Amino acid sequence: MPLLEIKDLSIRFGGLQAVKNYNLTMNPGDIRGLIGPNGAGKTTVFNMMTGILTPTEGQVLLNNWSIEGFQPYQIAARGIGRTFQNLCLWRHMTVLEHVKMACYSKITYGLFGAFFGGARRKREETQMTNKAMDLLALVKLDQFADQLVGNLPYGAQRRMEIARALATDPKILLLDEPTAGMNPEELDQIMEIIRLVHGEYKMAILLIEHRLKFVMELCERIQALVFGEVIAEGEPEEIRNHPQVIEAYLGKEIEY
Ligand SMILES: Nc1ncnc2c1ncn2[C@@H]1O[C@H](COP(=O)(O)OP(=O)(O)OP(=O)(O)O)[C@@H](O)[C@H]1O
Repeated sequence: MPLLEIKDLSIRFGGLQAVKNYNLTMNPGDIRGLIGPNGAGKTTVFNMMTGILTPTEGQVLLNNWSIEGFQPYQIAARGIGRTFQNLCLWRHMTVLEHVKMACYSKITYGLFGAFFGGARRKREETQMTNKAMDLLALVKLDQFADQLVGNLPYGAQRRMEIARALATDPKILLLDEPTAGMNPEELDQIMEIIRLVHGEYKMAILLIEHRLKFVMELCERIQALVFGEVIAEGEPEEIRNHPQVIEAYLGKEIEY
């Protein structure tokens, strides 16, 4: 049984067919890329996979469990974690608080325990702090744990978002343009972190990315989406030389 199976996923917004018959199968440890020009439907695919949008047709199965009818937080708790293209951060919280907050989806002590829980609550709080600090170390932000999120440079905020997504213990991690707005130094850092997450956690990762060099270096297989439809799928080399992909990127040689 695959970890993730997406079957003929489609969505319409009024007269616009934003995604049509999208299919994907992933197994634990796979690292895949989804590319395509602006407005191709990439984020819409992520939004359907995480319960933010309801598909017009099709199915998303996680370990054979259909996400249909479930809320985004329930889908996240079952194992689909994500980051967003535009950062969704609480700028006045500290870095550690941010990541810990995502860990709370895993607590077992409940509301009564929060007030009267004593030893169990304390134990779980310590575990959560340790877990959040480990994740911050992974994304090289442990030394900034007590800083306000709003004071971090942009690249660091994006790395923190990855730590936050990992705090829910996802089985598959969806990264929506993790390199957006980054300078070359930050790019190297985020590449290393994604490699680490993939290598160390054996995490399945699906990556939306505009920077083709980045996605081609990282991913084993890539899908190219144009006007909501997959026009090419294969290993980076096949995608790089695919005539329709080249054409979709302004009809020019693809810039790497
Ligand atoms: N909630 C919505 N309601 C109406 N139209 C939408 C909605 N979400 C997305 N769209 C439209 O669907 C199309 C696909 O958008 P989407 O954001 O998925 O593209 P994308 O490939 O992620 O683009 P980009 O790289 O620019 O982020 C666009 O034409 C967009 O305007």
